[in-house]
Amino acid sequence: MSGHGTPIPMSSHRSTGLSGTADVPGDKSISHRALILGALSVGETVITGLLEGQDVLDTAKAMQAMGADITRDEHGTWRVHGVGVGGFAEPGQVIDCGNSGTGVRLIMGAMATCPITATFTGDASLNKRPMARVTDPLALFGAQAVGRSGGRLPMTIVGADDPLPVRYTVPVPSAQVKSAVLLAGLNAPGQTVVIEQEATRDHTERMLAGFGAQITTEDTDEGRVIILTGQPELSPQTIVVPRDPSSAAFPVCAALITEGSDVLVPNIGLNPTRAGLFTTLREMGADLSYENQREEGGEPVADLRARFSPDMTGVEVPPERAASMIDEYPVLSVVAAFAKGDTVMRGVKELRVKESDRIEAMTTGLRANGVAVEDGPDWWIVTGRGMGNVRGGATCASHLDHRIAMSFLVMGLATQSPVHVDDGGPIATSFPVFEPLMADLGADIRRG
Ligand SMILES: O=C(O)C1=C[C@@H](OP(=O)(O)O)[C@@H](O)[C@H](O)C1
Ligand SMILES: C=C(OP(=O)(O)O)C(=O)O
Repeated sequence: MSGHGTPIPMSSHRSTGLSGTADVPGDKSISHRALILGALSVGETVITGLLEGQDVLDTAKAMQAMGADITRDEHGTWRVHGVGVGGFAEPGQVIDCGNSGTGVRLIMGAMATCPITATFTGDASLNKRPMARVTDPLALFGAQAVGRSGGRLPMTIVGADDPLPVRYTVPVPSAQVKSAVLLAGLNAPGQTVVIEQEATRDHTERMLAGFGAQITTEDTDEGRVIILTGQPELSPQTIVVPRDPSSAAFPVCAALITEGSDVLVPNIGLNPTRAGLFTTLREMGADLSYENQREEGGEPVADLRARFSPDMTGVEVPPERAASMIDEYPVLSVVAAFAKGDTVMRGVKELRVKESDRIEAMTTGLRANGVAVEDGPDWWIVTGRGMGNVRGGATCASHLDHRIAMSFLVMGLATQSPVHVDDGGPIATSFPVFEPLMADLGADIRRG
């Protein structure tokens, strides 16, 4: 979905007593990977609970353009008939990944060791984001990339005819880079080794093993060492996509800051590579409990119960936790505004290269709504005003960034005056049912 439709101005208004159950949609990271690995296996992969947000729909279209047969039935079950490792067809059109960094980076990796050429583009946000972090390691496999200056989309990748396996230490904490290298390694002979100094979400490794690839992970002095044996035949799988902790963050945080609230968000994955926000909120004194803790599909899962928490205090978030909550800092900065004292976030420079510069976008909007914030290249401090003391009243720019839009809409539920967002359209990329879900809980979020 290149470009973006007419802006959808939205506003949120002081709400109390949010209650009920929030059934958030499927995990975005796992949904992308299910479609891509389904497309690389031989036979039929069946996926239920797939996130039907625009980012994931764009990945499905890309996989179809590269030869996979993908259908969805009226119950929302997706079926993917794959082409096999190395079997991608050359797409006849430009691949448009819309707003999705995960989509474009993983697909570039997956096609880079196939003998095809593909051109990628995205919306105004994606076309600003850095791609050299992916094309640098893909060049080691023998793929060539030509894009706009600064390694930006639109970009053409010429896949390697005769790929070499690679040993690569990921220079930034990024699951997208790690995954692009592993997916490229699938069609390289021999062993591809990826080393990450900071552990990032491990859905690619887990799912590759599930599809039958030979893959090992070991924590060593060098970091986390992942070894993948190339050119496996991947066997199709039945995948039940768990619900997205990054989406759960919004109803959870809304309940914590609105008086009288008590909300249940069931079936949320608490994989340690994703659960950093919930740990942090509990350290701040949030009334957030894990109910019915269990294992599902090899992942720790719980029902989250969040209640109004008037006495939260600011904390220092350890930098080594950043990767496990990287997409949740915007909404954490909102909760921090209602806590007492400073919330200090360090080691967060990756936030500057997401759909927007998230530190800049949140800092500007928080200040406009009466909250004191300071920031530097890789740090960020929000000075909380305490519950009930945040003014609100400003219009915030969402910068084509779903998480910025949802974070400010959550904030306006507890400010003295309503908070406006210039464009809620991007919310559909990751959380298409955000508006009805929040309305069902009793949140007063409006269009206009
Ligand atoms: O691999 C993934 O599915 C993702 C990895 C993270 O990005 P980085 O790898 O750039 O940190 C995250 O921000 C994104 O929403 C999803
Ligand atoms: C950063 C995000 O996504 P992506 O990188 O896939 O665009 C996100 O969903 O917050």
